Amino acid sequence: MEVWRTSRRVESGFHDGLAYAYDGRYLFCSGRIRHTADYAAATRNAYVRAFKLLDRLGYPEVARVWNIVGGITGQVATESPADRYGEFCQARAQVFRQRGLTVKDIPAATGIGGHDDHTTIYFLATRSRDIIRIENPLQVPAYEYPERYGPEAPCFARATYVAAETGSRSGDLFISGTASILGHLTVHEGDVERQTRTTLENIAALVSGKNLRSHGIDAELTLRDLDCVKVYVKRPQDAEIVRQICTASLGSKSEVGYVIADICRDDLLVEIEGFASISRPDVETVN
Ligand SMILES: C=C(O[C@@H]1C=C(C(=O)O)C=C[C@H]1O)C(=O)O
Repeated sequence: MEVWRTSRRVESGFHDGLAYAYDGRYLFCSGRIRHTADYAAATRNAYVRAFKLLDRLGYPEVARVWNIVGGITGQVATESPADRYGEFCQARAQVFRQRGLTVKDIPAATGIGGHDDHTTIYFLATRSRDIIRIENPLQVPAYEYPERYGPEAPCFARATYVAAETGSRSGDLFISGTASILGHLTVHEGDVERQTRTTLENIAALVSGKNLRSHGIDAELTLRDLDCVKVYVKRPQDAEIVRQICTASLGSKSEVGYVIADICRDDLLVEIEGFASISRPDVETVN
């Protein structure tokens, strides 16, 4: 379950099969897609309903999405060559295109295995128009993955930064689910320790001062600044070693949750996502 807390006043409700809550800055909404015969249509339908809700409530910019997909690497239909994740990516891309979203507008995301016959979606949207999409210097943008990974590339940014207010230098950084992928290739197949280290190195490169500055964000972070971290581990027997490696790299005060889940590619054993709050003085002091 995704849980996001706020100190602001919250309004909540249900609309068109979606649950939502908003606080004036962010809107959080969630819905479940049953795995019926036409999975792609059901996915498109849920995404369209979510976008309509965002528009209706006045939070049109999607910053972060989680997609928890039951049987993510399983086959959907015998006649379809794509696995469920492939079908999911196709449906999502179609809805994004219909909405006119380009690669400059896509959210940070996680697309991970679930434990039942549903896909659960969570959207975190904002009123702020001040969102920066961030890519990883060590990875090909997911939306440019070659076709061998599926009929339609996954539409997500490696991270998004939402400025606290227009013009403010502080804000929230949402880091997408990240795995042991360099370029577009899975590396260290079968080796969970090296996959975990590569995943952490990928995130470190993503949040490094050099990368953030190249996206126009004057901040510098390390793995120790991450919070609300989720570590998805495919095989229960790997959880302990993954936990040891993560504990050594992440901050001692960071909240870290470990989840057993399938990852979107069969050869990935671990995936990590996180969040960081960036606070910088809005006015420079001049002596
Ligand atoms: C692990 C990767 O992709 C995963 C799938 C995502 C999606 O399709 O929304 C987003 C991030 C990851 O959870 C990757 O491509 O690096």
